[in-house]
Amino acid sequence: MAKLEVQNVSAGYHGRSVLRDMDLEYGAGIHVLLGPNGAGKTTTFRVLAGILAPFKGSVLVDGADPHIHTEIKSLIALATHRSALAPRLSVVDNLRYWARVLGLPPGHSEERIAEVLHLLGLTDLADRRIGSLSRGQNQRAGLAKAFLGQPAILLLDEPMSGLDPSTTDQLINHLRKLADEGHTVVVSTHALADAYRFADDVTVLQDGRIVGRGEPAALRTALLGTAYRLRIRGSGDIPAVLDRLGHHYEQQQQGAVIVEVPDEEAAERLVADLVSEGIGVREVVPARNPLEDVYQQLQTESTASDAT
Ligand SMILES: Nc1ncnc2c1ncn2[C@@H]1O[C@H](COP(=O)(O)OP(=O)(O)OP(=O)(O)O)[C@@H](O)[C@H]1O
Repeated sequence: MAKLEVQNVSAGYHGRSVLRDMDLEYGAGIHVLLGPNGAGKTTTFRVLAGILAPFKGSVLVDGADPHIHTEIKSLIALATHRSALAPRLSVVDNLRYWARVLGLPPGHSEERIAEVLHLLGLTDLADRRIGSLSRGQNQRAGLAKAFLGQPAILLLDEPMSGLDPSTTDQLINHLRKLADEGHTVVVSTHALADAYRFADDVTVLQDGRIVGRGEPAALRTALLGTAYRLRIRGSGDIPAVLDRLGHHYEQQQQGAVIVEVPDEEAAERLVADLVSEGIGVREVVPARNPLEDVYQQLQTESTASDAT
């Protein structure tokens, strides 16, 4: 098993940050990175794969930085919609080329190539040039390349887009098998249904920040949660009082804190408690759950893609 760690990473393009203060830790399993268009999923993968160097923070694979120890990159395979396969070569010749690059033993590589072709339903298309394939077929060829060297860490950027239902089922079964064998599989998607269907855990990304992480069931509760989120500002040491009262809170800029309470009655009780502890409460306003915003965006995107 390979462990992938992201510590306090900010990264982006031309000096502009797309990802901000990202912390992640992935081990064996299927991890879903969920986020609407432009949230930063592909950028995250480029950083994880060692293609894009972060502005700050570090990415560690089994404790080593792939930007420094470049040999570690061989533990990682990245598949995106741009498959990086040669358009004039056939599917099988592309895979032969990559088998050599990856150093697969010559005696074993033809057998392995046949396996991945079969897995992705590409056996009958093996001699077709990449440039002549449909988008979905191209996507499958890119996945075949990613699976070829049996990497410890697989980063799959929207792998289901363009796949038909039976290939999708086959792919999910294969990912589950790999995860059970100890591989670290990270799958990005903007489809909530994917997250519920096969994720061991889900990380929700919006505007380059992680806004939620958990098991799919816990995420569903958080997305549809009924808790009241209050933003409170006032004079006095509010965090110290909240600690004393046993409330969890998030500290925000300008001295504001966010507290979650189960219902309106609890909200009123909290304000009364703060006042009786000597806090001069100046502002109590409902705070949106950031996950609710993401949820609405994802719903809108999936409705739009269903209509096309
Ligand atoms: N090469 C690049 N140069 C400059 N900006 C970029 C580049 N690639 C991505 N971006 C910007 O970074 C932000 C995040 O993009 P990214 O592709 O990582 O998002 P995403 O979550 O993968 O989106 P999608 O679901 O649409 O593929 C976007 O605002 C995008 O415009």
